[in-house]
Amino acid sequence: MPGLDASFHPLISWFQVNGGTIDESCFGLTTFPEEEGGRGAIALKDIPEAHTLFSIPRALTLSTRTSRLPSLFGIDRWRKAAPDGFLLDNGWAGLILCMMWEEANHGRWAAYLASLPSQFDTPMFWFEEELTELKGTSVVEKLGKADAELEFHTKLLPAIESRKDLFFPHHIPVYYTLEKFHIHGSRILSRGFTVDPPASGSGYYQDEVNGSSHAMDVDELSPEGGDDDANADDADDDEEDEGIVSMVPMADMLNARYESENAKLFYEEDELKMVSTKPIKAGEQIFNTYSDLPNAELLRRYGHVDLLPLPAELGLALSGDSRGNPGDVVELRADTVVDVAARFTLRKQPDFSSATNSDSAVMEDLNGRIDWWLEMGGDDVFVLEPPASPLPDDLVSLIRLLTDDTEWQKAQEKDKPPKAKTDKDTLTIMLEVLEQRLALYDSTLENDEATLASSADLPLRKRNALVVRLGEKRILSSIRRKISQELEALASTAGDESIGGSKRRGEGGSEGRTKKQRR
Ligand SMILES: C[S@@+](CC[C@H](N)C(=O)[O-])C[C@H]1O[C@@H](n2cnc3c(N)ncnc32)[C@H](O)[C@@H]1O
Repeated sequence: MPGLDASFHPLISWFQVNGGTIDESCFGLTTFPEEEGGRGAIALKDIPEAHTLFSIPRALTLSTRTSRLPSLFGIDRWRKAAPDGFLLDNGWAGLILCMMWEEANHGRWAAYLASLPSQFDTPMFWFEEELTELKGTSVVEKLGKADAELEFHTKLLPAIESRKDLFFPHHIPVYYTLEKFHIHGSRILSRGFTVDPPASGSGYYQDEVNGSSHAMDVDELSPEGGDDDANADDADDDEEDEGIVSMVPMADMLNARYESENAKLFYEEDELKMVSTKPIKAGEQIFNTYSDLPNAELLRRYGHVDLLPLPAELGLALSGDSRGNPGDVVELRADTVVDVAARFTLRKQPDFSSATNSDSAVMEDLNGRIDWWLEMGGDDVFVLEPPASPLPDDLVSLIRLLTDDTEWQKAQEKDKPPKAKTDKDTLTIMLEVLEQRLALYDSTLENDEATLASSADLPLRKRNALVVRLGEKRILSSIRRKISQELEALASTAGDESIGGSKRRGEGGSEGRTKKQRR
């Protein structure tokens, strides 16, 4: 069993002095090997299910509702848009400013903030050269670094400069820098929770006069109301859930691993409780998992990847090191499908070899179809799962819409996209789409497998990027193999134009996942 570590004492005593309780007979903090999460929580003895490991007063969570900063700043100016205010209730900017201010002023959360990491392995902090390792994945385009920096310059700095009495000029180069902004932002991204606010809004912000942080003991949630799936994601989620993105001391010491969750955060009226959700044996790590995300998302948000044995049922063609993340998926942009559809359409034209003028006419036609698709609420990104799952219905439907003139006509007449039915053409196009998607990576599946197998001491970031790429390529290659087999079967069944005569594989089963592109 990893030993308990004295370096956690300041955090634990701060937590207890401020009203947090810990069952120290069964819950401890320790340091696991890096690949198991580094610092984390351990069971000190066998723990039964439904046991409270620790509890946190709501007032000890750190948010724009518990920090005194918004009321000192003036709620109106905090909330209102320019020119009357700084829109700090929108997104994470307000919480980041509270964290900066609390740290600068050695406020109530100083010991907690001092215990948080200041260095991250999330791609937000990678050098350009390291980021090239992620080429082909959707991680880089989702980093949002430029948008975050714009927010710092246009929102936070003007707010800071407007109140020299709150943000002392000599503090600015130390606590209110762009670097600190990214550090606090990454702390929120990797450790924040979205906590439902108390029912009563009034008196909720900290009062300048009473300064008491117990003004928020008014939550009306039932004990079952907790949902730690709401780990902070982004500003939009905050608005939709009406939850408050909050830092939750001690709860954020728990690591995560695919399908390993054994503890969960429950919200009660005046406190949050971390409760075991299954029996945990002495010496086992206590996990609180963020909804079993694919490695690309784990890396983007938390800076780590899961590397576990992959079950045969996923239908992945594995060779070499057969570990990965069973929750992996691949994002496919609709523009890849449009490119392939254009080539397919041009090839079908009788005078294809001399059809240079046809390109623009074909693209114009396809652009009209894709505009119609988007107007009908169609997605522009599809999520491909391992081949045991069907292709996303929407993707098959879009391929037919783009490449079959009869289906395009019918779709417009009925105001409805085509049915998700595969035939020789859709499968052939899908094969080409997969080739094009695979070509976005700089290395092949075989190269990546060889690198992972031969270099035990790869630098962490390089190895994590490789694991993300490899997981995606395995899915793409396995779907490609499966479709090739289906096409071969089709070729040997002369005259049969559709697989199974009607619907595609996975008929009646779960739909593939699709989503809007997040930029
Ligand atoms: C909620 S915090 C957990 C506490 C954290 N280990 C610490 O030292 O403060 C989440 C962070 O822990 C790390 N982590 C969590 N689960 C992990 C895992 N399975 N493998 C590697 N790192 C993990 C990642 O750095 C992630 O951003």
